[in-house]
Amino acid sequence: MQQGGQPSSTSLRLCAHQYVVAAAGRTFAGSAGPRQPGAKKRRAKVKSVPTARRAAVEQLLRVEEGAYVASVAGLAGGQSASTKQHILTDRDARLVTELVSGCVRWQRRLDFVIESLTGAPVTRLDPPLRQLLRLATYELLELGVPHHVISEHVSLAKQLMHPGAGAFANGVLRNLARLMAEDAVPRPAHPTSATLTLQQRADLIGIAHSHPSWMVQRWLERFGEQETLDLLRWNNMRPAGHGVRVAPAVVDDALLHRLAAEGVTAEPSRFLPRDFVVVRRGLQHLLAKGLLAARGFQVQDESAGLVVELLDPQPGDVLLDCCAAPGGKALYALQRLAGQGLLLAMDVHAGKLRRLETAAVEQGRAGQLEVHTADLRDHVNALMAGPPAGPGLQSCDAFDKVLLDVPCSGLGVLSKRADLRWRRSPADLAGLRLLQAELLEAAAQLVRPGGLLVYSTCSIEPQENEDQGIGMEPL
Ligand SMILES: C[S@@+](CC[C@H](N)C(=O)[O-])C[C@H]1O[C@@H](n2cnc3c(N)ncnc32)[C@H](O)[C@@H]1O
Repeated sequence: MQQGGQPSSTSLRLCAHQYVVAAAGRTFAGSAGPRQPGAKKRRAKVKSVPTARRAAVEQLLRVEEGAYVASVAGLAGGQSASTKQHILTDRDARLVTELVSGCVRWQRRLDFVIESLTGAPVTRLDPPLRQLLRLATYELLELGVPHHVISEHVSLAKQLMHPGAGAFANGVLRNLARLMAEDAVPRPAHPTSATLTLQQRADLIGIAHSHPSWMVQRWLERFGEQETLDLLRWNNMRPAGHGVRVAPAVVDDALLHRLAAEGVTAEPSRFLPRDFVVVRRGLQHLLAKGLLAARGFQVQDESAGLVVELLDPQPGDVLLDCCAAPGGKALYALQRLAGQGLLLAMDVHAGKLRRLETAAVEQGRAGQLEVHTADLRDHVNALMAGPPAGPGLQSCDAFDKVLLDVPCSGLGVLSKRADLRWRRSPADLAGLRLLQAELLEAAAQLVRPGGLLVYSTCSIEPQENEDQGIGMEPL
């Protein structure tokens, strides 16, 4: 790699941080009830009955309106407004998370079943009825709830909407129960016929495994059918646990016993056994009681920790985290500096950088942190044009180690982010690829000769990973 016209031995570590936490398998659920043309859109009116099922429908409606599953399911920290409103028990909160994640993950397949039963697109249903039918289909088909529970779904449809919606839900769900008993639930055709085009195979597999066709087609071309099916099944598994970084505490028997006494099942991380635990059970409880924040612990995937492990911060290092917000990796890197050295955290997002600053103060790490709100590309351009007028980088080639954790498609973490598959499009990939290339070019200017640049994504797409490193010297 050339830096400022000088040949350099800068090392590049490419790292797609996904596939670290193993997960347990599962399958799916569904909905229907065509809205009459011209009928007024009704919105769910919340009355009484603070059940997990009702909370799940409300949260599914929020996801439909654009909220992230992680935020409505409470995994982003604390219970969501809706679950707080209903004062759900920890057990119910866990159930809501399971129901919401499952319905979103299996949405395409659920909709296929519902549309087969109703003969109409789910988009013609009022949103509360659509989400209720998805939920009920998920519970019946995937979770295997007994068929008498259908009467509870029907009551909920009446409460949320009107008696007609209840009658409609009853008809659809009783029909589904009958087909289940006859082992005749509608399924997409098997994609074996040699006459099928790639697009047609992608459609059938996409319905059966509930992924967008464009993603399936992309992977069929790259991996072939068997590996693609393995990948889709992996994406449909629920995470078997959640990583929690406990550093600067150390994972030892005493810590595990303290967690167990609070009803939390956790074990040391396979990959970072000193600093991370994997919580199998009880995360909602820790979040709801504020116990993580109180101890300086943070929900953080082990794979994110491994990126910092690759960066290998040593006391005295001068580090740059180019895309630092919201700051999970920066906080871990600060801990590894152990009070000696400096980390400059840059990001375009000022608000999210402030959260990092606050957390660093709370954890007693503020002395090693500088933050700088900037577009990395503009900043490097300005730096190349002349000496900096304000805070931030003082020169090119200034940093021992640079972390570039770029914005990416997230296609390597679909099992952990149930809604992401429906949010992404091929156009996103093209735009991200260009942005990543520009950021990589800029970040490379800032590493001292002989220093280290770690580039990381949560994607498995070569365009976002190894193809970006062309022309750089791999480790
Ligand atoms: C994957 S996230 C980084 C996550 C972060 N490293 C962490 O561990 O919490 C990507 C970040 O890149 C930032 N970003 C996007 N474009 C940027 C740019 N041109 N310059 C600097 N930061 C940028 C986004 O605001 C976002 O916070």
